[in-house]
Amino acid sequence: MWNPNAMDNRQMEKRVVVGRVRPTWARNLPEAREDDEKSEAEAGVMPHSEPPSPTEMWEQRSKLEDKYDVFGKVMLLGDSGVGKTCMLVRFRDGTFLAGNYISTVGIDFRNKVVTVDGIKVKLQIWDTAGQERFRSVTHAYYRDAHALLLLYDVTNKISFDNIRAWLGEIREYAQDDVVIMLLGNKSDSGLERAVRREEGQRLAREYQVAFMETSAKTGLNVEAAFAHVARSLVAKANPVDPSRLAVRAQPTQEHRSSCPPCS
Ligand SMILES: Nc1nc2c(ncn2[C@@H]2O[C@H](COP(=O)(O)OP(=O)(O)OP(=O)(O)O)[C@@H](O)[C@H]2O)c(=O)[nH]1
Repeated sequence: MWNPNAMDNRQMEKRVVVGRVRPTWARNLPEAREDDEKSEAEAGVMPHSEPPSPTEMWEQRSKLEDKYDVFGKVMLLGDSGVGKTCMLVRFRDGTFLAGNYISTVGIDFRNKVVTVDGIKVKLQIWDTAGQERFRSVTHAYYRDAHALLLLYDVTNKISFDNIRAWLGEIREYAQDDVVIMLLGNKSDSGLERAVRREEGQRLAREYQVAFMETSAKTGLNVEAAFAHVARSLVAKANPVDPSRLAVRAQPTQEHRSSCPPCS
């Protein structure tokens, strides 16, 4: 348990900078659910000395402790209240956090290993605060992200309209090759819906990112979204040999004759 009196001023300041306050969903869960693997260094508290960074330390240690083939850092982004925390809790624990909504403070993460196509992918999933006042904190984490799940709430048109601004921030702060997926969450909401599925699809096509509608409440497409991200990370880690692509790009005569007319 954190004892603020045992820390010097510098440490306290850093905790504030990274918003090291237990997030909503961790507060709502029994202590027993706390991720055993987690240490303060892993949760975004900067060390006093320079490298290795917390992320590097975490990667090194967890590679020794458990086996996985590919590692990916995934960030959940989107306006406050779109369901980022609920998405993570649904994926990690298979439950839905109904009831009082308490906004996330700062940033925190949880780990989960998924197996896609026989390959074990360790996802380190960062839940960020959607509130504007935490933006400068979360921007600092974009650069290390391998994948971003960008959420809007299908019952909240403003959260959808803000997606373009989020994509602008991503372009500014994240790596150029980051995997991006757009998610229209709360698709269970029926009559309250304010954004049609086609609008989400169209926006995703415009920005050339993958798209799904999800529900953290029912679990719809939650596993599928993370599996898509995991698959994309595997593909990035194992780029296809260009020489093989060149061979594939030369179809045989039989293939050509059976190919339907292209429009
Ligand atoms: N009906 C429905 N409600 C949801 C769903 N996902 C989340 N909610 C509700 O939406 C509210 C906000 O959910 P959170 O997961 O805390 O939202 P957040 O994006 O993490 O919000 P911030 O922490 O402020 O950034 C809560 O009351 C949830 O119960 C969903 O899929 N369907």
